Amino acid sequence: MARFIDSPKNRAAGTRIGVLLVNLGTPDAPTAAAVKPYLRQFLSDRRVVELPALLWQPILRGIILLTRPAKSARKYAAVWSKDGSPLRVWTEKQAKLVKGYLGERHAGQVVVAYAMRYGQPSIAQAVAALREHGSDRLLLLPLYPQYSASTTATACDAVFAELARYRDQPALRTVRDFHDHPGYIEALAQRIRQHWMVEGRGDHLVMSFHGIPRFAVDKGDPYQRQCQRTAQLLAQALGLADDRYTVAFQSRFGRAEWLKPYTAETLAGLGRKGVRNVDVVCPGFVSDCLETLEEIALEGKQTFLQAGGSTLRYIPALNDDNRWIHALTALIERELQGWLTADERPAAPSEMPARPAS
Ligand SMILES: C=CC1=C(C)c2cc3[nH]c(cc4nc(cc5[nH]c(cc1n2)c(C)c5CCC(=O)O)C(CCC(=O)O)=C4C)c(C)c3C=C
Ligand SMILES: [Fe+2]
Ligand SMILES: [Fe+2]
Repeated sequence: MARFIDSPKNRAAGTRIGVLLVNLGTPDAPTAAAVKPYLRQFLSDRRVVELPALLWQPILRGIILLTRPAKSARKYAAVWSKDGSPLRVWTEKQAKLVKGYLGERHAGQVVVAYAMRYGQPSIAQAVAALREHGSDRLLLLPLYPQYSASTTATACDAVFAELARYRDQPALRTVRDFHDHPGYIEALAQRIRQHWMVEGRGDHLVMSFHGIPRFAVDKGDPYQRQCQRTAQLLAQALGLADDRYTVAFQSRFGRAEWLKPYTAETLAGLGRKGVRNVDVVCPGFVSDCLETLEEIALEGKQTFLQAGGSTLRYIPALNDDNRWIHALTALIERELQGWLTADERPAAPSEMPARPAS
């Protein structure tokens, strides 16, 4: 096998910018057979489970991959849509919409692709497609508002590793995080206001972020600090007093201590305290997925009701929200500014553009 991926001799020299949106990944089907290889790849990532491979791999390949795929598959089945896994469906839609906006402003200069860190479409496929389209510059945007080594860094690692296989590498920029980006915060705030207008407003708002192990933060991961900052900015935008909302962390995995308070315990505590109506938003997920639709909207609701609560309303993720897509486009445009040649620069950005056909 050739040492490097070479460019075909007759390929035109690249002069385009490739934008690569990367999300976490999801199984191809809601079955144990499809969940197993996805979990094997995900949980073998040393950025995700920081145990020595000699210790962890026998546990993973033994008890975890024997039991968890079937359990997880049942959960996936409860939220699977006719078009597939919600995470993949929304990520694909976001990429399409961003492509529409950027395509209009940059007349073919910018190409957009999306990939999953685990599963399909793979980072290798997306990088190859962008290179085929002549991208000599690559902007990598992991779709995680808050930086964490277990998400953002591993997405970057995987793209860097893929590029290491190329003879003719593109230039590279990465977006590290956007936890305090005004467009992202305002899109979230507006999503919540709209939900309150249509569904009514609960007595308390829980902002639930995915957890990570406590030790990762102690060793310097900025994730918790960024989650707290997002929550503070969101509360400010909504004019929420401190006693009207709680920040919590969901999805604990394994035996180690994770960031606290845990979302399930928070919901149970609110129910026991006599809070009747709770709204839950998950600002760390820009796309609805298993963690929001199953763990919060289904399981979290049960937990809250069993503890004495009356209603739990889950506020959907940003998904294809117009303000969010505009914020995402603005985030990309900001990075492109430093990169575009004078010839490639479009006219001054307009106000929120009309939504292109998807
Ligand atoms: C938003 C950020 C995320 C962080 C941080 C994160 C850390 C993290 N996750 C696990 C273990 C699992 N996560 C699983 C699903 C999952 N996780 C995220 C996001 C973050 N994870 C998403 C978007 C999803 C959903 C994918 C989907 O298909 O919808 C799963 C798989 C499902 C299950 O079996 O529970 C596991 C396992 C660890 C260990 C970790 C931090 C170190
Ligand atoms: Fe996770
Ligand atoms: Fe989970």
